Amino acid sequence: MSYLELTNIHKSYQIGKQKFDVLKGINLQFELGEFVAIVGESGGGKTTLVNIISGLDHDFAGTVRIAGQLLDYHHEKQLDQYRREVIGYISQSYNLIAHLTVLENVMLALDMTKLSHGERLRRAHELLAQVGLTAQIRKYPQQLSGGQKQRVAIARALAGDPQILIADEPTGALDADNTAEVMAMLQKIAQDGRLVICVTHSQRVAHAASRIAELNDGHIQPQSNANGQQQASPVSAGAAADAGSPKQAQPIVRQQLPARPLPWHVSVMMAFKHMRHTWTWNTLIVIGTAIGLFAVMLFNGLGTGIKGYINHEMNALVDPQSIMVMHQADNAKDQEEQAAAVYDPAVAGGIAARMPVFTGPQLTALRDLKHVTTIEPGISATNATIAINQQKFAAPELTTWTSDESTRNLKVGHVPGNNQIVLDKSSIAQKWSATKWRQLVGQPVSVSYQTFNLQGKPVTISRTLTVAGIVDSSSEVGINALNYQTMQSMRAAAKVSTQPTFVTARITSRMQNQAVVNEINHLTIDGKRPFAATSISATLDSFNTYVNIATAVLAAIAGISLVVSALMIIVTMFMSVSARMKEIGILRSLGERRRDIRRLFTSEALMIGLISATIATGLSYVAARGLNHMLAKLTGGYALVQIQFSNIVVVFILAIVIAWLAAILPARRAARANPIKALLSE
Ligand SMILES: Nc1ncnc2c1ncn2[C@@H]1O[C@H](COP(=O)(O)OP(=O)(O)OP(=O)(O)O)[C@@H](O)[C@H]1O
Repeated sequence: MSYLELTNIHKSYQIGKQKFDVLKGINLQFELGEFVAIVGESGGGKTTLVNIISGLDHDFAGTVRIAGQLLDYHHEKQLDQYRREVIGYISQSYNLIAHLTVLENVMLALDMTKLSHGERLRRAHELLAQVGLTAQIRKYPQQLSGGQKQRVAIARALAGDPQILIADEPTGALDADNTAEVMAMLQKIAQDGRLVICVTHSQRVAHAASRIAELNDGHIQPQSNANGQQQASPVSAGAAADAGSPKQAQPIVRQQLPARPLPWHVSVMMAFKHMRHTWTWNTLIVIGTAIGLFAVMLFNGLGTGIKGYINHEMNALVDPQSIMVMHQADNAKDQEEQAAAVYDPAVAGGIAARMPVFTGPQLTALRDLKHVTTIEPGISATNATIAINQQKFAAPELTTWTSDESTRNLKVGHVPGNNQIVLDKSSIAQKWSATKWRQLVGQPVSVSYQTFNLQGKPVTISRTLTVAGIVDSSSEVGINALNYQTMQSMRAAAKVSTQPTFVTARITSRMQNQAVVNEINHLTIDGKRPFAATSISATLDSFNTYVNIATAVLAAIAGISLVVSALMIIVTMFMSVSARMKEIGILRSLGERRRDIRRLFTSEALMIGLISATIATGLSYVAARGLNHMLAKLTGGYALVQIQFSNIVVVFILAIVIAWLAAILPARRAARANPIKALLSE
């Protein structure tokens, strides 16, 4: 049993409908320690044969046995392992990876061994020292001479301590001196107990071999030793194969390095090195992707900020911890009028007196509700007249001041005490005097309005009150307010009902707002639902919904640019795969699996995604700061763009998903590339 046995190898190429037979039944046997030169006419099938031996080509008929074991060429994992552990491969075109240094090229093969990092590094240095390249280890391949490149290739081929070294025209591109050096190295490698198979056209190289196999017209010619003498038949053609035994080189038991598949982090590092090598190209893609991600992040941040701002403003105007409760109208006509009043309080003057009032038991029912801490009664009237000196002003709404009313709106003065009033800034005070309106505080004003008394007769209620303050309310009709006691006492004097027309219920927490509103609206007393409460949180909810929709629409528009980014990554990846075909072939010949190749390209795309997301985050922060600074005057210092941690997480996930999706097809193409064709590409 020979170490390597080829039996009845047939190989043909199909071109169109025509079949070309290249290898027509090759039987060859090799031993460890041999240096076999394969010579023959150009196009005779030498490269085809060594591609089969090196496990790059699996599309042939016949068998290959290694140490007596049949090699299953259709078992991809086994073939990868065979290339990784048994084969070292060098070629005329050196097959070095351009973006890796001399040392990194050698380390690449060592990364598929189980040696520790230190041991791998030491071995790489040793191998490079053996081929005389200690001074060149930091150089890139394009900085080396042809002879130096071939020596790097030899060092790399030996890195995994392979049993078989295949050299396809190793000296084809070298001058006589370099040829002699390389041959000496190959001889030494064979003497060390490896099988060296060398394809050559050079007689000089062939004579350096211990045995020559001549391949012509798809057949091995009767063999000769290196000195041209006929040999028994260690290398034979067709059926004659078994006629004799090969020159029995002493099988040398050699210690093999324990091998392993390429760890994922090595692929990732390699992807990183490639990115660094082609940074100009990648920078453009990164910028394009980052802009798309930045837009998504900024719009989301803006949405969050606007929602926050609306909530903040609304909460400043209306306390979400208090709920305004109105009384439902008792009959259809009143209901109609009350409905109209909601839309235009200015026309509701006539119905004020008929507004249903809260009875004692109803107030108790409200006070007893869960989560309600206190209730505060209020009375409102419409179409009042406020006379300042001789000047009369219309006050569409005259109401009682409730304790939850924000004092923030008080531009001057304080909340009204007994027989005091706060006046609306724009509809009364500034109309009185655009410049001196603040001076109204402390002045007497005459307040009057018409309503119906308990007998249903129209009466006029009036009193002179002192201005306690000026309020700038958000209400379009303006608010003029007095305290509850004053309102009651004015009405009592005119024999008008002093019962509340609205109630403000204070609740334990703003979180309960919606629940308590629902409860009040569904409260049934004497078979009726007397109350109508409106929830600030419901209003906020609908505002927030609008903002959410607007944000989603803007983010979706920004998302379209992400589709463009994804397409850019796909195109770049495809171009990268095409440009790196040779590299793919080299990596496969070194024993990398398809999945290692796929991972290499996927990692590169993911890196583009991650770098883009990082840049987008930085850009968004800068833009947010700038915008917030610019808008600070408008918003009173409130940050309108709020980029939250969740926005960043979403953008990173988005970037990873886009990059990963964009990498699927190109990475697949790379992984499926035919290693032989890949090696031939430039
Ligand atoms: N992929 C292919 N498709 C079709 N024909 C091919 C292919 N690869 C090689 N051949 C043909 O197979 C024959 C053997 O090619 P091969 O490269 O093995 O020859 P060779 O002996 O190494 O030649 P040379 O010494 O010129 O390098 C040639 O006729 C070549 O044209």
